[in-house]
Amino acid sequence: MASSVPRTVYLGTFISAPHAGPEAGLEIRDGAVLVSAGGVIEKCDWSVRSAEEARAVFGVGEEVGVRTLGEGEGNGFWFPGFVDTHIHAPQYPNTGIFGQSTLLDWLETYTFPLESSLGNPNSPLYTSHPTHNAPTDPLTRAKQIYRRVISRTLASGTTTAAYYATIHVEATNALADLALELGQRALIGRVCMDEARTCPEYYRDESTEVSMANSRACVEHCRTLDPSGERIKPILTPRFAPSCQLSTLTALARLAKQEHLMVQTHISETTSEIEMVRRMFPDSDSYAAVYDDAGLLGEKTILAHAVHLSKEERALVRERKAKVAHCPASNSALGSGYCPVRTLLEEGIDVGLGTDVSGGFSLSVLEAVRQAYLVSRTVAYHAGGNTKYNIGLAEGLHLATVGGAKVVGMEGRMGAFREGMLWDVQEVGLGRVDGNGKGESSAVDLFGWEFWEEKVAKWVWNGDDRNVKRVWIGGRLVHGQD
Ligand SMILES: O=c1[nH]c(=O)c2nc[nH]c2[nH]1
Ligand SMILES: [Zn+2]
Repeated sequence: MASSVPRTVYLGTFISAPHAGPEAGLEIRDGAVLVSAGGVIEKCDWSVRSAEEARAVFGVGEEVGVRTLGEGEGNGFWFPGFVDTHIHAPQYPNTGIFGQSTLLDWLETYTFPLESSLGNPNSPLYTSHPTHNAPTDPLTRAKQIYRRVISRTLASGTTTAAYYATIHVEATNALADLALELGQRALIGRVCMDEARTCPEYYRDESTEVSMANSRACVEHCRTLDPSGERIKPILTPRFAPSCQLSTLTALARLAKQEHLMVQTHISETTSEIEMVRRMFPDSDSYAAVYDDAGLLGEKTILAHAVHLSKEERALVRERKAKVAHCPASNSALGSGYCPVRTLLEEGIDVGLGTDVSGGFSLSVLEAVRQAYLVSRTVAYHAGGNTKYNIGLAEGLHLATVGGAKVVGMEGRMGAFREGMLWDVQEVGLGRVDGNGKGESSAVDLFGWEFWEEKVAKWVWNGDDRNVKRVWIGGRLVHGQD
């Protein structure tokens, strides 16, 4: 989609994690970047230090504005926007509400009642929560929640999100409308679930035919909003194998092939779920094989969790070039297990990070970076203290940006400061403590002597949305003051 933003020079410190692998580290550069009116990086220069030098080097005049960062204070930097490869927009009101549940009872107790309330006026949520200070018209409610979740994720630096919506066509289309309005790149998935053995009567598609017709309606809506798919991209979304009839899985696979669509689903999150899949799909050799037998495993497929995949399943996922959304906060909160991320990466599987709101308790991808680090240390501990399993901060940031871009089909378009890449960027500001020990309202306190690597470490471990000063997507300012 053509966007009309003024051609602009950005000047200051640029930090990114463009390289894969445990040893790669951060790329930290001072200089300037020229961004086109289309929101694409035209040129980078790592020698200039002033607006005048930048204009001279880029050959532009006064008509091109220069946005300067930090003015030598050294407490702010440009960082690529985060990619959330797995988030359930309608579950946002439930963040932090999961009690002691595990996946299958969590779905029944917390998730299906909330999701159904975005389209079904008889949702059990309306009776279980009788004092209701929120809209009770389902579509109004959906718009309220969706506007908030998009605004909050933008404010946390998420420039692209792969969203699960609900089964409802109108509400799902409203999510697409709002993402376009608020400027976030979004993959929009209407959830398919039509298996009577596992889905409650108040929240399921009536049949494969209804599931397909409703999915098509949402795909068409997204394509009407953005024929290029650069901003708003439809994604077919069978919730997970146990919630779908086999006929629906195979019909979705056919549609994905015909229409070149992306697919997202969950896989191998908990051991009881795997057991259920074994019982429900006796003709398939494994959970991954269920999707493969249906024709759903391909390079445009995002698989959330992948915590308990066997070696054979990982080989199949790798062979099909399917991607994995690693959701560490969710896996820890729901007691699902520890995803062996290093093993997936070593075996050649592309991995990005997901918040998995509201199995995950935070919509911040920065929190996902922290949690990926912590989970990896537990994996290392259980491997006899083998540190090769550690996912360090730079690698976590790589997965949150470049890795995520691969997962959502935007490889090479975002995640680094390179010519030709999109200006999908967050401006990070860190707090400064003065000589009297007084500081700003910032989650991160800088005392003035920290190296850049140390500043970034403090940001990752302590930062929050107070440190996201501004966010641009495709060159358009979508969060913060101009
Ligand atoms: O983390 C998860 N969130 C969900 O909503 C869901 N549905 C099936 N499996 C799931 N896992
Ligand atoms: Zn999920």
